[in-house]
Amino acid sequence: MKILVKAPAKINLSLDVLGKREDGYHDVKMIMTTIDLADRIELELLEQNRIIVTSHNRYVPDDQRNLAYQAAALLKDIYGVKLGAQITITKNIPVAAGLAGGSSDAAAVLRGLNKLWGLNCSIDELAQIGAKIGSDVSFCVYGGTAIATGRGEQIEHIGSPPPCWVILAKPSQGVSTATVYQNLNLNGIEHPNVDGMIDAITNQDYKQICGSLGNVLESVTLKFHPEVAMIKEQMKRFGADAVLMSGSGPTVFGLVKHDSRMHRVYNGLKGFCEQVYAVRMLGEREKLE
Ligand SMILES: C[C@](O)(CO)[C@H](O)COP(=O)(O)OP(=O)(O)OC[C@H]1O[C@@H](n2ccc(N)nc2=O)[C@H](O)[C@@H]1O
Ligand SMILES: Nc1ncnc2c1ncn2[C@@H]1O[C@H](COP(=O)(O)OP(=O)(O)OP(=O)(O)O)[C@@H](O)[C@H]1O
Repeated sequence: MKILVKAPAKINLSLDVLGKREDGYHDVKMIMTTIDLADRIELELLEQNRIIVTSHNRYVPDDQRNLAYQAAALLKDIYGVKLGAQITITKNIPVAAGLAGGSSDAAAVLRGLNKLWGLNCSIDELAQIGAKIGSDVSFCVYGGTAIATGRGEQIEHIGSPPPCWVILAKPSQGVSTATVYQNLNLNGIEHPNVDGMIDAITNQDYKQICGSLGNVLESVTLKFHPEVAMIKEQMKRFGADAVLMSGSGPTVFGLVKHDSRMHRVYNGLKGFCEQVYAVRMLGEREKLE
């Protein structure tokens, strides 16, 4: 038996860091939403008790280091599953990009194997299991649009933002999330207005969404990767309504309301950056469950 599961990327419309915790993580408050750029995961039931991962991508490990492998191993361990799975990942989300590609693969494996192995776990149970793999995995289990707090694993769903285009541009270098958090200096940084973003989404106010975008991690990544600041400038110049770096970076996204403007920003950026995408926000949760 085989099933296909979609693993969409996320962007952070707002990302604030409130403080450093005893366990080495940081307390965050962020608004996350899924976008229509997704990896495709094929899951095949194996009668033998083993997990095999294949991704055909030289930046992605095909062993225990793969977050999709870790998701399957954790489910097996918790529920004493004696069956196995062949996991084939078609990578479309850029790697180490701030788009939660690995986390979304892990989340998709949790949702898919729950069905394939007949575990009958609730989506909330899967999200709790996901948190053991990584801070972004819980959100990715649900998808949609949410406020994420704690170290990112506490999820409160909110309505979707009004429809618009999201143009993504990924500079060639990847970024390590751990290094970005390590280099964050919380003194004297400007905090984004996360509650303003929540109001803007609730009011379906596109202009207010554009005005409320903010990410404290830009203060670190832009310092070490000046090309990120350059791409932000280019995106604004080509006419994006608002621009921000997603997560720990280095991917920059721009919001655009109108189709004609979307083509202009997309084509303009193609001259500067190899990996450029124009996608829609997915917003709704139902599409994943
Ligand atoms: C930047 C974001 O992607 C925004 O959504 C997330 O905060 C990071 O989520 P993630 O990649 O799933 O992160 P994890 O795999 O849990 O952690 C990677 C490393 O990032 C740091 N980390 C992560 C999350 C957090 N709230 N505080 C942290 O300090 C820790 O050093 C950790 O060792
Ligand atoms: N399934 C996977 N897909 C991509 N990378 C993976 C996967 N499993 C493990 N990795 C490893 O994780 C690292 C980070 O990859 P990923 O694409 O998840 O980063 P990210 O988008 O910056 O994550 P986040 O936004 O959650 O911080 C990669 O360098 C890779 O070695």
